[in-house]
Amino acid sequence: MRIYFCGSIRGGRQDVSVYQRLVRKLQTYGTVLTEHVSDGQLSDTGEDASLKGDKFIHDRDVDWLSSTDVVVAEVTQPSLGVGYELGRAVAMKKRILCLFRPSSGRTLSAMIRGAQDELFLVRDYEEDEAENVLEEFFKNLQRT
Ligand SMILES: O=c1[nH]c(=O)n([C@H]2C[C@H](O)[C@@H](COP(=O)(O)O)O2)cc1CO
Repeated sequence: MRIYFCGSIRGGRQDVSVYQRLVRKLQTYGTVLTEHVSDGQLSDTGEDASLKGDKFIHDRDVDWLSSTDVVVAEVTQPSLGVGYELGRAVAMKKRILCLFRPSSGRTLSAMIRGAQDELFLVRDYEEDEAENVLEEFFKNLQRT
């Protein structure tokens, strides 16, 4: 199974420890194409754009998105890049899980919460439920 994980990079790295927890669990289900999103060394300047270039990053990520089986996004920390990835993934008819922590005190964008349908699921959770929420999602995926 190919899994595309979305999390904020230039939008702010406050939640990187949550991303690490989610990616560790996701790796028990398959290959996480975007493992670097959970890298504790990666700052909010992002991958080294002077080496790779933003166009390289964009085109590589869109290719990964088209080849993925499922998209899992942690959407608590708002990120333009994550919003863009989700929009592209919807257009590609990918199966999507968005994870939001209400305890952050934020209100999730209507363009994410309101996008829910049979392929696009938004799940509110607490950090200590991270593994259980993924277990539930992948168990239901096997049934479909
Ligand atoms: O260096 C990067 N590498 C990369 O893969 N991304 C992708 C993956 C993340 O899910 C998303 C983060 O977007 P943003 O940087 O706007 O928060 O974009 C984004 C950046 C920097 O914008």
